[in-house]
Amino acid sequence: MATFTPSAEQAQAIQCASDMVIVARPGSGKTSVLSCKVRSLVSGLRRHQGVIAISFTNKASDELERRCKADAFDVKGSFFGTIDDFCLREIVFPFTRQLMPVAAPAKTVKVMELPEAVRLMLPATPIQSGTVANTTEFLPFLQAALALGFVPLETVGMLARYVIEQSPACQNYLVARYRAVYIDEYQDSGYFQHQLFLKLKSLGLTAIAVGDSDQSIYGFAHKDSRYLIELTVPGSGFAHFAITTNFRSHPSINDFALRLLDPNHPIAPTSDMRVLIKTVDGHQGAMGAWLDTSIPNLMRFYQVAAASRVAILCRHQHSARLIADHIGLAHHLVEESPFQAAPAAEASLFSDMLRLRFDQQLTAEALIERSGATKLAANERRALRRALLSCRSCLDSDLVATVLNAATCLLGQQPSAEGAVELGVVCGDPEKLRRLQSSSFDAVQIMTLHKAKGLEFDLVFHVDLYDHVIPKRTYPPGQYGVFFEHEIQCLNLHYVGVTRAVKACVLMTSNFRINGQGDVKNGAPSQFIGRNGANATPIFW
Ligand SMILES: Nc1ncnc2c1ncn2[C@@H]1O[C@H](COP(=O)(O)OP(=O)(O)OP(=O)(O)O)[C@@H](O)[C@H]1O
Repeated sequence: MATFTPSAEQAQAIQCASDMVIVARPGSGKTSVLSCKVRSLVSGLRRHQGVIAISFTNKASDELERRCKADAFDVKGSFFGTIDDFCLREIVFPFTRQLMPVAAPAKTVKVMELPEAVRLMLPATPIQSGTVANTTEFLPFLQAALALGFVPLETVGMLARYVIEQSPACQNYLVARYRAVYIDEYQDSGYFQHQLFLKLKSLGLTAIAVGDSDQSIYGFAHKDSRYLIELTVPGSGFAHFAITTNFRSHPSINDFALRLLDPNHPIAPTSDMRVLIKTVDGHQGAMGAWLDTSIPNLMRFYQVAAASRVAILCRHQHSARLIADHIGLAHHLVEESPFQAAPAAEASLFSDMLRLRFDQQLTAEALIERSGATKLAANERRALRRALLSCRSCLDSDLVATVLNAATCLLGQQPSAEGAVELGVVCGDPEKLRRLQSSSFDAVQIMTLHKAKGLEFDLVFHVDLYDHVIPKRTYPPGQYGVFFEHEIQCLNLHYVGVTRAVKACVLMTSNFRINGQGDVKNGAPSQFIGRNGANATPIFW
């Protein structure tokens, strides 16, 4: 924190004490600005008070918390976590029982994991079309689930918004405990997250939203940048700030990225263009071979100190897997969870405990915080910490039993039989286990563009830039011509990919591609290549 000297734009956003929305371009220092704001507000609060700081992922939340706590700064009673964590821990679990019977201990499950009799009570209105106005249609379903101790994951936002509206005790608690609410990545907010944010503002908390509609990439999950845009409209009740300077990327990368979005963005002439393009002969397999020799060369040329500062970003997981299979350099493939059958809450708990074994940065304390088990006596907390840390230190042969024991301590009950069986399968399969290992070793990172959100790398290889892939074509019945599916979301993904790069970004295509079904197709270049005259320098070697 001591080394952060805010720019004029950043300083204005830090100083503003009212409800506000900050539109922040990639690399513009929003995490630095947010941590300054949290620290300045928290210093004036009492010990039990704090702020609510919501991030999009646990990883982003851990980073914000780490920066806020730098130099042993006391964040007092502040909450750091995702929106679902907040809704569950601070609203749903403590206050729902005042409104309807909830069997203890309550746990989260996916709708499809609920007993059929409960699922049949879902109204005709799909959950994703739920609103504050039609929440009553969902109440019989919610009551039936809660009576059995189940909180349906897909309805957490709806339930939290309902509870906060109906429970004066919940409102009083939130107002007494929290002075402000910050939500990051607001462009990927859903309807109920937006409603909850507005409700907290109406209760008197200072409300601060940060986001960038050009980085909206979760439209497929019913997230919508219009909620961010609504806050920027005059009369919305939010002061509007923009932080625009990209401190992360080389100027030629920044110009290139902005030109993709805006045909009028001027590109400064340069003899040092850091966006390059390579077309490989062959398919993704040949790309792997090309990367084997090119990555070390480019690392030397751009003075990249560690392989972990290099990323290969793909549109789809199958492409990431193909490249990983064909690359000889030490690499870490970021994969989907290996748990498919265990109930969602157990899958996430088991994953966290296994990550604790492999990731020395992760702490038992972070897992206790994340689980919401915060009101523990000192001896209970010590015992829980010990049980969790055994997952790190136990022998491989004791891993399943140790994780089950730690999960039982944290859940307050034994995990399900299905969960226990799948845990055994995952622990016995080195490939599945590897998915939970963070790269503590120095390795090139391979992941999808969605997983790269919020991250930065010195050297980025942005692959999968094919026609039919990014953007994906669609064929509306009875219409002729070229049409794209969710073209703006695809463009945003491309923009997110390019702006992850600090020193250089290599766009990649190949003249053949293997699709998700394993078929070999012609690999024509993406329509985004050369868009608006944003031209990359070709690599001919
Ligand atoms: N005022 C500043 N002066 C110099 N460097 C800065 C300044 N503000 C931020 N940076 C640097 O810019 C980089 C990006 O900052 P940060 O990670 O906070 O960006 P971000 O806006 O959260 O990024 P994104 O939205 O793309 O994930 C970091 O390396 C940070 O140290």
